[in-house]
Amino acid sequence: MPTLDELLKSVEEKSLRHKLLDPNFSLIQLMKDMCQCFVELATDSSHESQERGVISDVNGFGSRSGDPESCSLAVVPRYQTGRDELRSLHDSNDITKGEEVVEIPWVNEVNNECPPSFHYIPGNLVFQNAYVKFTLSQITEDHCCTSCIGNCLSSSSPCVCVAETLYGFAYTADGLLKDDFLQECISMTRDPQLQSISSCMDCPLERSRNEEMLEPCKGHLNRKFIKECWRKCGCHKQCGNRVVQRGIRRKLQVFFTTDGKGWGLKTLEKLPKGAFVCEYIGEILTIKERHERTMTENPPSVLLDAYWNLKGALKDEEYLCLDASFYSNVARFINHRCLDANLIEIPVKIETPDHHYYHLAFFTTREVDALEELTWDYGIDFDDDNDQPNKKFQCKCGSKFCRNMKRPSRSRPLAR
Ligand SMILES: C[S@@+](CC[C@H](N)C(=O)[O-])C[C@H]1O[C@@H](n2cnc3c(N)ncnc32)[C@H](O)[C@@H]1O
Repeated sequence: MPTLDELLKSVEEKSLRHKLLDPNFSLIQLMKDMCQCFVELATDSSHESQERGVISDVNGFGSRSGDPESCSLAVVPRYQTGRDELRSLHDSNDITKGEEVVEIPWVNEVNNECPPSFHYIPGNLVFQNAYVKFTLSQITEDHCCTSCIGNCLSSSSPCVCVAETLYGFAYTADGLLKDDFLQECISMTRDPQLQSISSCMDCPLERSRNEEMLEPCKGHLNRKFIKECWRKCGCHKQCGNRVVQRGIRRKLQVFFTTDGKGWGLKTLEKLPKGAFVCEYIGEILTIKERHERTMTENPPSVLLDAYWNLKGALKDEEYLCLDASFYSNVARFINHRCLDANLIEIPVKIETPDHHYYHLAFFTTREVDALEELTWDYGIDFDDDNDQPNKKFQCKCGSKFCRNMKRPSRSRPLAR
C-alpha cells in the first residue's frame, strides 16, 4: 500500500506534467487552504449578515447594515402599523368583538380614521374601590317577587319589583316603555318647572375639588327609575319586566359623522318610541378615583348621582360614576344634543337594592327613523366654567334649543 505522502506526490507530478502551476503547489496545501477558507467564511460577520439579511428581506423586515445585532430576529425594527393594517386589526363587521348578542359594524366614509381603541365590555366593571355588592342575602323579599310565576306583566296587580318602580308597570307587553312613564321621565329631565333637584349635605364633587372654601352642592336631579325582576324572582327569564338586562337587540352602526362631531352611533332600523337601545357602560369609579383620573386623563364620565341625597351622607366608596374612557360599549359613541335628543337615560335597578349603584339605560324619546343618528343630552352647562373639562366642546348638535348658541336659555342647570 502506498503511503498518503506517496499518493499525494504522484498526483502532483501528474498535474505538473500537463499544467502550469505554482512550483510550490501541493495537494495537502490545497486542502489546507480550502479548510482555511471555510473557517474564514464561516466566521466572517459581514458574510453572515448578508446571508441573514436575505432571509429577513423575504419577510420585509431585513437590514443590510452589517451590524450583526440589527439583523437578529430579536431586534427586527418594530413594525410600523399603517392605516390599512390598523383597519384590519379592528373588525369592521363587529366593534363589539362578539361581546353582544347582535353584531355592531362601523363605517367611515369621511376619512381614513379608525375608531379609537378601547376594551369593549357589555356590562359595567368595578375599577377598584367602588362599593358594589350583589349578594342573594342582601336581596330580601321586599326587593324581589319570589312568589311570581311566568310573566309579571300579565298579572293584574303589580309584583314587588314592578311596585318598586313607583309607577306600576314601566314596560308594555312589546318591551317598550309605557308612554306615560316615558313622558314623565322626559318632562322631569327637560322641563325646569318639573325638575326635582336635591342637594347633598356633603357633596363629593365639591369635596374632590380640594379647595379651602367649598361651594354648596349645585344639586342633583331626582329621577324616576325602573326596577326590573332578576334571578331571585320567581318569574320566567322571558318575563316582560326584564328588558335592559337582555342587552342590545337593535341594529346599530358606529359611523364617522359629517358635521365635525367625530364618531357617532346610528340606528339601521326604525325604532319605535320607548325602545331600549343600550346601556351606558363603563368602569365603576368612586368620585375620588374619578377626580384622580380627571387630573391626568380627562375621562368622559357620568355620575350615578340620582340618589345621593337619599340616605344622608354616603361613604366615599358609595359615591359612584361610570367612566367610559378605557372599558365601555357602543354608548361611548353617542353624541350630545341639547334638549331634544332622541334618547333619554333612565336609571334601572336590577341586581342590587342599593340606591348608589344602578344601570343607566337609553330609551328612545320618539320614533326614530332608520339611519338617524342617536343622541342624548349630556346635561352640560356650557356657561359654567367649573363644569367638567371633558364636557367642554363647541356644540355642533344643530338643535334649535342648543345651549351653546342661545345663551342664557339653559334648561338643565345641573352638576353632572
Ligand atoms: C362620548 S364622546 C362621543 C363620541 C365621539 N364623537 C367620538 O368620536 O368618540 C363625546 C365627545 O364627542 C364630541 N361631541 C359629542 N357631541 C358633540 C356635539 N354636539 N358637538 C360637538 N362635538 C360633540 C365631543 O368631542 C365630546 O367630547
